[in-house]
Amino acid sequence: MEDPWQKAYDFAVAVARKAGAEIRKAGESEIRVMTKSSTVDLVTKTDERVEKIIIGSLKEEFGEGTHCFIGEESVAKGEPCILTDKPTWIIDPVDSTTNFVHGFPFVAVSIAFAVNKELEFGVVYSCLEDKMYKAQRGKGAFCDDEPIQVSDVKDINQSIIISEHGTDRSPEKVTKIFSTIQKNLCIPVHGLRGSGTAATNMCLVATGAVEALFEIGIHCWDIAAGAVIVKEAGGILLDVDGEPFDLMSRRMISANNETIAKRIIKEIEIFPVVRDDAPIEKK
Ligand SMILES: O=P(O)(O)O[C@H]1[C@H](O)[C@@H](O)[C@H](O)[C@@H](O)[C@@H]1O
Ligand SMILES: [Mg+2]
Repeated sequence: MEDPWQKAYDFAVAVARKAGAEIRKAGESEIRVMTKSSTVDLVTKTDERVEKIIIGSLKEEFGEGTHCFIGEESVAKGEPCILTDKPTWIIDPVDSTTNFVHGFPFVAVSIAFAVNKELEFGVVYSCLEDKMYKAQRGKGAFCDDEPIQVSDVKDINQSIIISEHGTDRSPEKVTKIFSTIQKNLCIPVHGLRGSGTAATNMCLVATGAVEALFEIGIHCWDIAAGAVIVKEAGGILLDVDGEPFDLMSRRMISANNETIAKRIIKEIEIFPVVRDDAPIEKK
């Protein structure tokens, strides 16, 4: 049977490529940096422009009424961040903006699509490396059309893991983040890494370059596309307390298998974050 979302998927891949070309071009000129939730939560005109290009193209192709959109920069401007049963696009136009601003060579366009709250496909275009990661539910995961697979390491002592630091620099949270990192490092694991972009980090789990990634404080647009790619590459997603993964909770561990995930979870010091779908007055 033909996949009802095949056309949407193919379109998403093309739009991600076009958005990535815009980001590469914008990186050649001077970048004016603005801030959002904190002085280290950066945004640029390119984030806003690229999101407009992506959402504009999708609306033109699929109609405004039937499809919904959750985009990082639209939400920052007050648009709702609620996942309903309607076909919904979840978009991070520039992940990570910090890398983009500094010329650190990992920047991704992340586009996911959910129907009935289930993720149907995800596309992550690592535009400076020119690598296209993509996956449709039930059809495997690919990088530049080559199938990808998570690593088969089961021994945590043989693993590399990723944890990022996020953009909330309140001392209590930073203390917990570093305590978690210290405890994981001392398990010991072979190493800790991080590309600075959650979307690309998830693809690194999917290719088997690292065994796991965890973060508290990420947003649904950082991880929705990567979630499909990790799952389709044979990996798993969980909440940082071992409960089922919840896209809107801002807490996520993705790993090559449950043994690795559960071992890391033992060391994670959880701190509170406000859900992506919380009412605006709680944010
Ligand atoms: O740069 P953005 O798109 O805001 O995403 C980053 C996020 O804000 C940080 O919390 C994470 O640590 C990064 O990995 C994200 O990708
Ligand atoms: Mg992001």
